[in-house]
Formats: sequence, C-alpha cells, structure tokens
Amino acid sequence: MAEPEAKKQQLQEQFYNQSIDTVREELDTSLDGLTPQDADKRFAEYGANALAEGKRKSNLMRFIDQFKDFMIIVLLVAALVSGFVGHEWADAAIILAVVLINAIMGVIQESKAEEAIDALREMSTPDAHVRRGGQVLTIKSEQLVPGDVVLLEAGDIVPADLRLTDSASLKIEESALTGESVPVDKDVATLEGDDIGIGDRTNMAFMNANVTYGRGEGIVVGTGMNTEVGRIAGMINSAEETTTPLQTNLNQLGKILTVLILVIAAVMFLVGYFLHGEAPLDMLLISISLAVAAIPEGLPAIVTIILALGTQKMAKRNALVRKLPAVETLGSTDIIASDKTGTLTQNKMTVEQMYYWGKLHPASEDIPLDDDALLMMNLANDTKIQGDGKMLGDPTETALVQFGLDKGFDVREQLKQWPRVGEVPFDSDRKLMSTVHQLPDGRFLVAVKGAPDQLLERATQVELGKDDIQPLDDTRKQAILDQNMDLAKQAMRVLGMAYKFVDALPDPLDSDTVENDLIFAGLVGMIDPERPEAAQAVAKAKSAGIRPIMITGDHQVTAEAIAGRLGIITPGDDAAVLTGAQLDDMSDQDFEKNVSKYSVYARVSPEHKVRIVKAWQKRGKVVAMTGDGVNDAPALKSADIGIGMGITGTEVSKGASDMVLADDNFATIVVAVEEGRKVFANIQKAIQYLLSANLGEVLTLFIMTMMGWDVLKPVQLLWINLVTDTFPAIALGVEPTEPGIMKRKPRGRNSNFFSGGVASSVIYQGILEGALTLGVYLFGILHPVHTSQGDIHADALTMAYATLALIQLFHAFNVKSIHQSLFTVGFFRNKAFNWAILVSTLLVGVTIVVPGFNGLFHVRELDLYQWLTVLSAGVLMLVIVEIIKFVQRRMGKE
Ligand SMILES: Nc1ncnc2c1ncn2[C@@H]1O[C@H](COP(=O)(O)OP(=O)(O)OP(=O)(O)O)[C@@H](O)[C@H]1O
Ligand SMILES: [Ca+2]
Repeated sequence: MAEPEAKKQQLQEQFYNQSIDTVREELDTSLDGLTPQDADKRFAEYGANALAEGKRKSNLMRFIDQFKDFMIIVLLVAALVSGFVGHEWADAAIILAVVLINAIMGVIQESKAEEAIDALREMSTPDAHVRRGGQVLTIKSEQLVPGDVVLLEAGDIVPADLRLTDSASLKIEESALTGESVPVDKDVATLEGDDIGIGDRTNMAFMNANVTYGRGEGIVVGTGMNTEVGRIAGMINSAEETTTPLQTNLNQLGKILTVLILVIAAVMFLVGYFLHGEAPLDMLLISISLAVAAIPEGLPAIVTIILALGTQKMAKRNALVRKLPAVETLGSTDIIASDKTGTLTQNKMTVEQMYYWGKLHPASEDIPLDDDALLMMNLANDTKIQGDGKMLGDPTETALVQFGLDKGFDVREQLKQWPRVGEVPFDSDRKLMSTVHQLPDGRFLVAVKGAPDQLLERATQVELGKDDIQPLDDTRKQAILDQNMDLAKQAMRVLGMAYKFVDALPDPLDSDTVENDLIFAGLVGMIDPERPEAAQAVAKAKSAGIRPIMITGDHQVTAEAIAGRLGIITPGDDAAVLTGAQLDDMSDQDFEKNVSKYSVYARVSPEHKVRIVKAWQKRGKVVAMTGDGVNDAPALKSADIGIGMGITGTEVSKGASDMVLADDNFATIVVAVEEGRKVFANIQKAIQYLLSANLGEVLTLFIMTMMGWDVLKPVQLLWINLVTDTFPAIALGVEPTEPGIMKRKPRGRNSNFFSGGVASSVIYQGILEGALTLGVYLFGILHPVHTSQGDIHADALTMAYATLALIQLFHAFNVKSIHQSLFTVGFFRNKAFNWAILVSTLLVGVTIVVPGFNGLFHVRELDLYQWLTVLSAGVLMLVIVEIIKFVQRRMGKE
C-alpha cells in the first residue's frame, strides 16, 4: 500500500509547556473537536495514524528467493549440462518447467500465508473514542488526525500523542516508552521549562501507553510516525510471531531430514556410478531430483496456510485469533478459566430485591423515594442517559439507574442540584466506587456503593428509617451480612450503598480519605441470567477432558450458586470454591499442590488470576484465561491462551490477548478449542501424508539403485512430487472435524505434530508405499506381457512410476484419520480433497496415456492387465492400513 506522503511539516514544538488554549489555537481546534469535514481534510494531509511497516517482499523477490535453494540450483545446472552433453533437451525443458511451477506455487503459498497474517494484524488495531463536532464517536485509531479531541478511560490504549485537557484520577502506564512500569499520575497543568524528559511530561499522553486508572481527555498533537513511539520504534517489525512453536519444531526436523536425504542421495550417486557403472550425469540428476522431491521444504508454508484457514473458520464462529500460534495451542487446552460476568452469564443485570431501612423488599414493590439506598446507588454511578432514553454504561450500574427511573426517581434531576465534584473510580481490587457531590448548603456528600463485605468494613453507622441513624453494632452488622448471604444463595450479585457528609472536599481525593466512617444505607440484589448456551458448552468441555473454571469478583455464595447451575461444580464432586482472601493466605507451593481442588474462584482480583494460571502451568497444564479489564493484562499474557472480550473488553486487555471473542461468549471458547483440535489434527494429516510419500519415494529410488534395477527418471520423480504433494496436503488441511474429536482427552503440553502415532505411521506407511511400488516393478518384470527385454523393463518402470504416484493418492484417504477407519470418517466428505485427488490423478494419468506426452516422460502406455496391477497396489495400500489401524484400535482398548 502506498502511504500518502505524510506531511513533513512536523509539529516539533513541545506542547507540555504550553497552555491548553495555546495548544488548541496552534492546532486550530476546539474542545468540541474537529468538524468531520476538517478531520477528513487533515487525514488527507497527514495520512493514517499508524507506524510505518518494514519493507515488504514483492512477489518478484519472493519468486527469486525460491531459487536460492542450493538443491534447485544444482538441479538446474545439472539439467542444462545434460541438455548440452546428452542433447536431452526435452528432459531439461521439463525439469525447468517443473522447477518454475514449483517456484510459482511457492510464491502463491507464501503470499497466501502472509495475507492471512496481515488479516490478523488488521483485526487488532485498537479503537479510539474521539469527539468530533460535539459528538463522541468510536473510530479506528488509524483515523485520528492532529487536532482531534480524544477521550481516555481506564483500559484504553492511548491512540496518539495527546496534550491532556481534562483528567480525573488519570493514571497512565508508559513502560514501553520509559521503561518505568509504575503508572504515572496525569493532570492538565502546564509545565515550566523546555527540557523535560518524557517520563515527567505529566500533561501529555503518549501513543501506545496504557490508561490504567481514571478518565481524561486530550488534543492529538502527533500521529503515526510523528509521535514519540514513532520516533523511537522507527518501524514495527512486520514479521513478528508468524512462526509458531511447533513450526519451529518442524523446521528443526526439516533440517535433520535434509541432511539425511542428502546423505542418501550421495550414497545413491556413488553406488550407481561406481558399482553399477551408470553415467555420472544421469546419476547426478536423479540423486539431485530425489533430494529436491524428498526434502519437505514446502511444509512450513503449508502449515501456515492450514493455520490461517483455521483462523478464518474460527472468525466465522466469533473467535478472532490475533496470534497465529494460538490456533495451535488452543487445540491442546486443558483448562479454560473464564470470568463469570458477561462470559458465562449475559451481563444483563436486573434488580430483584432491595434491602433498606432494615427490611427486604421485592423489586416489584413501591419504594419511598427519599430512602438513601436508592439515592446513593444512583449517585455513585457512571451511567449516561442519552436523549432517547438509552443508557450507556456498565450493566451493573445501568440496572440501578433503570430501577430508579422505574420507581419514579430521575437521577438527572438530582445531579442538577447536587453536581458531582469528585470521584474515586471503581476498581476490582477495592470493589467499591465513590462520588462526591456539592450540596446547596456548601457541604459535600460522599456516595459509595460496592461489595457489601467491603462496604461494611468502612461503615460505622446504619440508616434504619427516615432520619433514623444508629451505630452499626455487631448484631446489626450480622443482620445485614445474613441478608447478603440469603440473596447471594439465590445467585444474585449484591451491592451495598453507603454515604456520609463532609464539610470540605477531601484532599487528596482517594479511598483512604473518602471511604471510611460511612453510614450504611442498604443492599440491592441483582440477577444476571446465565447465557443459554453456557451449560451445554461446559458439559462439552468436560467431555473433552477440559476443566472449566469460573473466576469472579462476586461473592463466593453467588459464585457457587451460578457454578452449580452451569454444571461447573456438580453436587457429587469435591471441586470447591476458593476466595481471593483464602488464596492470599496460601503459599505458592500449597496452592500448586491443591489447585486441582478448585473450580470456582470468588472475590478475586486480577492479580489472583496470574497465580491461578501459574499454578496450573506448573502442573503441566495448558491454560486458557479470559480477561477484560486493564488489570487482567498480566494474566492474559501469562496464560497459554489469553482470551479478550470483543464487546466489553478494554483495548489494553485485547492487546494482551491471543484471541478475542467477538461475542464475549464462553461457548465460543469451546468452539475455538474444537476448531483448534481439528486444525492440529489436519496439520498432522498433511505432514503424515507428505512425509510418508517422501519416504516411499526415497526408499523406492534407493533400493532400485542399490539393486542395480531400472531407476525412475528425474522428470518422473519431479512430476510425482509436483502433482501429488501440495494439492492433497493442503486439502487434507481442510478436512472436516473427525467424529468424536471432543470426546478425547487434551493432547498434552509436550505433544507436537508427530505425537499420537504420526511418527510411527509415517514410517510404516512410507515403507509400505515403497514396498508396494517395488513389488509392482518386480511383478512387471516377472509377469511380462511382452517378450523383448527392453519392452519388459520399460513396462515395469512405467508401472513403478504409475504406482508410486497413484499409491500416494490412495494413501491420502488413509491419512484422513490416524486411527479411525475410513468407513467411520467417510471417503468423500471433503470437497476440496476430492478435487485435489481428481486433479492429481488426471495429471499423473495424462503423462502415461496421452501419446507424445508419455514420450516426454519416458513412459509407455499400459494395457488393462498392467493398470489393474498398479491399481491393486493402491487398493492394497488402503486395505493393509485399514487392518493395521484396526489392530491398533484393538490394542489401544486393552
Ligand atoms: N460498578 C460497580 N460499582 C460498585 N461496585 C461494583 C461495581 N461493579 C461490581 N461491583 C462490586 O465488585 C464486585 C466485583 O466486581 P468485578 O467487576 O470485579 O467483577 P466482574 O468482573 O464484573 O465479574 P466477574 O468477575 O464475575 O466477571 C461485585 O461483586 C460487586 O460487589
Ligand atoms: Ca515429495
């Protein structure tokens, strides 16, 4: 993509030592933001807000790269020499053609693989909230231009360099720029001096930094390469994380195979030349051809393509893979640790019960509008009510505002009289949030809501009626806690409300100064129904040997009730609930020892998630972990598969994840695991197919040479390699799911593409292919249809060629499952595969049956009897492998 030449007139000034007004004028914008037209104009002028990418390889470069392979060069030179010396120009031409086609296919494969990886990256560009023409819009951060007004909140990734214009408890973590991992407090005050380091520019926010706390706003002063990261990073590496661990594994194996095959080729050459007196050039050509055919250099690209096709399938099913290795790892998942709210449940909160003035009332009852519980739950609330009555905000909070409106209490009116002047935002560690309001009489009201247990620790009094405030003694406290427990047992999320009056605005405004000495006002119990598909997905995961684990900030009793309904804990099993506090009391060793006892974690904070991941990993398990908040990022990173939430997730958490759920749905994780298992199995199939075929080729040629028999011609071997390798291998990569794939145990952390019987299958099946091919050759010699020795040998060699090619295509059916019978898996369920086999068969067939063509390939027409011999070998290949699989299944059962 040609980047529009980004405007060179750089905004080089230091913005931190200029007042907001100056910055605003300088960038010709207002706090209402740019007009959309203005934004478009600037976009044309400045270009996209993206870091430049490293140079891309052109297709021509890729094509040329295909010939960097030493073997290919030797092959071409040898072909040319044989053309000159032996006047075998037809051979040389075919070899050249095959090499060219091979190179073109290589280019296509590589660019397909890269396209797929591009698509992954495209998907992961973050969103930004921007104000334009007075309207708040969500746009791709690439669309930002200098002068835009950007809104920040906890969990956002700063989308460009900003001069802050507003901040409320704003904290930003800038370690990527400064190396300092402690979040920096930000405000809007203009700084003095012009020599202030990046880490100290407290009124600026820099691209790619993480907002960890609070809220803010700022004017974009730099985009794309004209940002601090742009200057530092220079270029982003476009090649990151494109090879997966198992691919690396495979590459290593590839190197070993290469050496092995070269040794075999060398031995072949020496034996053929010295012992059997073959022409050296012929021997060289066939040895090199063997090396070219048998070295599986296309394998990594094929694996990438299969993985990439897997990501497309997953995307259709709402699992957006951000990092290719995740596809591979997903299939091996042992543990799915999932947040409760929104993932297992719908995150549609509805108030069911309310407790105030010492009594519980169903939500259907009328409520006195002057009760302070109702007031506080509306005040300590970030919900925005839009013009059309639609509510924006956290479902827990919108439910409360909705409840108020339903009862006839409109918080908007209240806020006009009691404006909010301060806040201590909610965080999942404290499990509280507070707002401070200016009262007409000059005093301030502190409104607090949050987890009842937390709240009661900070309350000293309780409201028991209108203007009836009593000390919160132990009996009263116990009564509230009992009530809390009762609601929780009914699977409700319970929030408590409290308040106090103060004479002056606390300074500094934080939890310690605000959230103490409170008057307890009441409780509210909310139901968040399970997702309808969740229980089934839990059952499916369990039947696949995967342990679902629920993690929640909610009360343990609520958690237990919901986990019970979902089947995460079942009455019989001893899987227990562990709370964050209990976890805090456990040593790492203790926890590791006991981790398998717990399926539910309640009242935990994000830090606990990291311990849960690590403990399971220590036990050798592959852990998938969900997360949505900014504090979840470390857990998402340490999990084998970090799973972000597409709808409710913060940008920071999405950035830290390997996969994002477009629908936030637990069931989608299970679907993705199933896809991951399928993709893994299909890669194994492609590998098993290719390597057994190659082994068959090597054995056939090696033994032919050793025995001094006729040896297949280079063009024959190269043609077999060209037409029977790639198509079926890629087609095997899109095989439908094998029956019962979610009834097996996870494959285990240390498994690789050769685990589970693939290695041994490659070996015995390769030997079988070679043996049958040689058998057909000998059969052709021993049961000739002609009498002249020349005819007999030419026929036998043609039969061997046909067999070696077609037996691979027959064998492709075997490979559809490592252990299951072809009759279980089905012969023709994969359209792409059927086509691949058909095309490959035709391409082999034409070289034999089309007169003239067969001359080029040094083969002859076969009669029916000979064809039947060839086809019998193919059928035998099917039958023998079926029998061996049958025996293996029998032995496996015992
Ligand atoms: N907006 C809020 N204001 C005050 N307290 C809240 C708010 N949201 C949640 N809480 C309290 O904090 C506790 C933990 O909430 P948190 O947000 O950490 O859990 P969650 O992530 O929403 O749920 P889960 O962990 O099940 O996905 C809740 O049980 C509730 O008591
Ligand atoms: Ca091959």
